Order: sequence, then C-alpha cells, then structure tokens
Amino acid sequence: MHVFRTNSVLKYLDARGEAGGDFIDDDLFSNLEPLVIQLSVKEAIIPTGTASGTTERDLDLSKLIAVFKRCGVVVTEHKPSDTRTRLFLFDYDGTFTPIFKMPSMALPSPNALTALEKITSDPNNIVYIVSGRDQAFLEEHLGHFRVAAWMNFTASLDMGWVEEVAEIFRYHTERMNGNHIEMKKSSITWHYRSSDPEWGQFQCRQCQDSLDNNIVPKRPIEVLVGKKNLEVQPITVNKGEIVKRILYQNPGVEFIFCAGDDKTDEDMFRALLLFPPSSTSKATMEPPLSVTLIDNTKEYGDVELAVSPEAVFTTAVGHSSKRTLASWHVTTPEEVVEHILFLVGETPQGDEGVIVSHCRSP
Ligand SMILES: O=P(O)(O)OC[C@H]1O[C@H](O[C@H]2O[C@H](CO)[C@@H](O)[C@H](O)[C@H]2O)[C@H](O)[C@@H](O)[C@@H]1O
Repeated sequence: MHVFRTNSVLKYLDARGEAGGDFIDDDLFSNLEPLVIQLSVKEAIIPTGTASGTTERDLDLSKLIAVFKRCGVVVTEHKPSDTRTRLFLFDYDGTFTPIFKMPSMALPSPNALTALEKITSDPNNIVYIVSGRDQAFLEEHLGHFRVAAWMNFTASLDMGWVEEVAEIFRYHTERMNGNHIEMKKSSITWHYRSSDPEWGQFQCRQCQDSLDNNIVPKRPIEVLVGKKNLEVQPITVNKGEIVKRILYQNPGVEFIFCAGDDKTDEDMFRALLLFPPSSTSKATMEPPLSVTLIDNTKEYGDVELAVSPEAVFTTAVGHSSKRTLASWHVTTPEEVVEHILFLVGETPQGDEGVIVSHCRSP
C-alpha cells in the first residue's frame, strides 16, 4: 500500500501502484486502522521529507506511521531522491509580491525569500524570475539566490528608439500629477497609478495611440498595457520568447511551474501550450526567434522535450473570473509563495491557511 496525505484526505494505491481509493480521516487517523485490517496490508510506503531533509509535515506523519506499526505493518519511508530537473518561471510584480503604490515598495516578503532560498538550493531546480523589472532592482533584492544567470537580450539590439518613446511619455507626464517614467536597461515604463483614475486612463489611451501611430511601425518594439502602466520594449524581450528560449536550452526538464498575473505573463502561458489538446505524447520544439535572432552565426535544429502534458503547471494569479491561458489559478501572490513552500516541505510563517489550487481546465 502506498499512502499519500493531502490535508485531511488520505489516498492509497495498491501493491501494483494502482489507485485503491481515498477517504477523509481525523488527526489521529482513526479510520485507517479498520481499513488496514480489512485489506490485510503487509507493507506501507509513505513519502516523507524532501530530497534535502525532513520537514515539519513529517512530525504529523509520525502519527500515521504509529498506526501502521500498531497493526504490524512494515513501514517504508520514501524520500524524494528523484533527480528530475524542474523548471520554475515566476513573474515578479503581482505574482511574487503584491502590487504596491510605488514600484520601490514592492519588496519580497520573508516567506517569499524563504521560498526562493529553498527552491533555488536544490540543484535539480532551474529557477527564473521573468520580470519586466530592471536587472538592478532584481539583483539588489534577489541577486543572492542561485537563480539562473541574467540574460541580457538587448546587447545585440538597436535601442535607439528609447529616446523617441521617452519624449512621448514626457508629453503625457507633464499633463497630469502622480505619474512617473521608469527607465530600465531593456525597456521604458510610464506609471500612472497615483494619478486621477479617469484622467490617467484617458492619457494612457492617447499615449498608446501616439506610440502605435508614430513609433511602432518603424521600430522593432511592442507596447504593453500593464497594471496602471504603459511599457515599451523590444519585440524579442517578450516573455513568451524568453520562456521558449529557456525551454529550448533545457529540453530535459520534466516538470514546469510558471506563475504570472499580468497580460505579459499570458505570453509565457501561450509559449507553454506545447501539446495539442488531449495529447499524451512528447512535444518537439523548433528553435525560437529569441535563439536564432540573438545568435544567427549558428545552425539550430528542433529539440524533443522531456516534459509530459500533466507536468506543466501554468498558474494565473488573480480573480477566478480572469481570462487566462493558464490551466490553474490562485487568488493572491501569498498563495504562490505558500505553494512553493509547500513543494519544499516548509510551512509559511504567520499563516496556517490551507493551500488550495483550482484547476481551470479539465
Ligand atoms: O513583469 P513584472 O515583474 O510583473 O513587472 C511588471 C511591471 O511591474 C512594476 O510595476 C507594477 O508594480 C508596481 C509595484 O507594485 C506598481 O506600482 C505599478 O503600478 C505596476 O505597474 C514595475 O515598476 C515595472 O517596471 C514592471 O514592468
């Protein structure tokens, strides 16, 4: 018998690894004992700990183990020593931290830092923060973690359009209060969160029209409408292209978790629609633009991906009514962090809440 515990529900598989069933039990596992006797269980295999050590969850599991031992069942603890490579792709603002009035206030919480520290310390995890933020900000607050190396997509690109865009942004900045321009290494963002909402929205539309009519047709850039901001960036810095590049360079990953809250994150979710509906087969990937455009001195071929459809977890952060290409959803950034902590066997500090994910698609 293989036993799994999810909150108060116990699931078990039979000796051949086929589903036996599940049932609700209390903290003392009172319903387990009669079941063990009825099924004449000889051995129980229980997943405990994480690959790197024991967890608080194990203390609770000790009660479960005691029940089995009382019934004369041999207990085998199974630590996840698997060497599967996992890919984690996190957006930052609105996903890893809540949205704040000023960008400088959106700092990672202690739980978020613990989650990132744990997840990056496992050499089988490849972790990327795929963010519209500037490298300097991310480096200051997250740079000490073993996140995958910075990728500068702008080194070989023409960034001559930045001043033309800044001029249009400045025109609108001067027409209202409570707004500012954020200059970044690979993009430029105009924020109007603290402006009058209606006037801000109006200026935003005007500004977008101006960019679309005067600059977009002649430059390799795109205009992104964000949360109370307008952002302009080179086409190849698109988050979907970045995810394709990461995947193309890491075709052996067998698990993918990707979370985001904004429109730009939908490009990541789209890039991870790797399989035709109801396909169970492996996917093949052509070399993406973000690989061929950045280094066109080499020949690139297709790669076969190791990941299977059920191991791709795209997760939208926000209200459940939100339109998204993600397969899963959580409501707040805190839940994203709790999920990561749960995956590494940690309990969030200052919150005893139950973790719930909602699957959007069948
Ligand atoms: O790709 P992301 O990590 O989601 O970054 C997108 C933009 O996030 C930041 O702006 C947003 O968050 C701010 C802090 O909560 C908020 O004040 C602002 O209104 C939001 O638009 C960041 O400042 C931008 O540079 C990013 O492009």
